Amino acid sequence: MAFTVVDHPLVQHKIGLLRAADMSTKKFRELTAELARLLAYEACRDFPVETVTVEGWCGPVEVQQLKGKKVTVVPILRAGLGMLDGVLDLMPSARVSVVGIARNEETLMPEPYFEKLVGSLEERMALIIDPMLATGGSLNATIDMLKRKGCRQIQALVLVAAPEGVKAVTAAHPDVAIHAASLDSHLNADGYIIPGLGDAGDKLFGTKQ
Ligand SMILES: O=P(O)(O)OC[C@H]1O[C@H](OP(=O)(O)OP(=O)(O)O)[C@H](O)[C@@H]1O
Ligand SMILES: O=c1cc[nH]c(=O)[nH]1
Ligand SMILES: [Mg+2]
Repeated sequence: MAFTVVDHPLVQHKIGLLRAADMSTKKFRELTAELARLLAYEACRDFPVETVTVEGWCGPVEVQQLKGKKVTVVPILRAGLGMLDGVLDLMPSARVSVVGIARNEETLMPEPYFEKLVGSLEERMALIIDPMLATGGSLNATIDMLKRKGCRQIQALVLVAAPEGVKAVTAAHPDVAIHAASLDSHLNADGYIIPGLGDAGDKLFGTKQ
């Protein structure tokens, strides 16, 4: 599996817009949802399909149908919630497993505080959503959590990734595919992605000081 930047003009245009510092909470939420929808579209590319025959206007016609892929979408609280509606637009029947992880601001270590996963994870593909992949601690902790419960097919959608985080996650979990809108330059001394978006959770929830 691999780390992929979704190099689609719409994705690249929208992630560029999202970087503007003077953006309203409303606009930041809208763009995040739109980007999540586009990344989810990309993540479904390899979903299995089968050919079935339906009765068309001029007789039977062979069509392709999705072959019953079971998905659970996994938003990492808080910021992952900003991507949830966009993903569910494409997968309205998907179950949602919510994971709460706060990054300790001093140590940058992930501190899990909530876990409500759906059942039968061994039968489902998990689609983890979080706008920011910085050190990779939060994503790795979420993947560990899902694997402990038997989940074997996992993908992640992020808006912005830092090289440090990509390295940490692909080293720990080479089987997990990550789709990103951008691979940025580096982390600063406080663990923020440069150029990044700033604090995505604060921007989505309007808690920026
Ligand atoms: O790759 P990492 O170094 O773990 O950093 C990324 C994590 O940090 C942010 O969440 P934060 O802990 O700030 O929580 P929030 O969503 O409540 O703002 C972000 O949404 C990721 O979950
Ligand atoms: O740049 C970053 C890093 C972690 N969390 C964010 O919201 N932004
Ligand atoms: Mg935050």
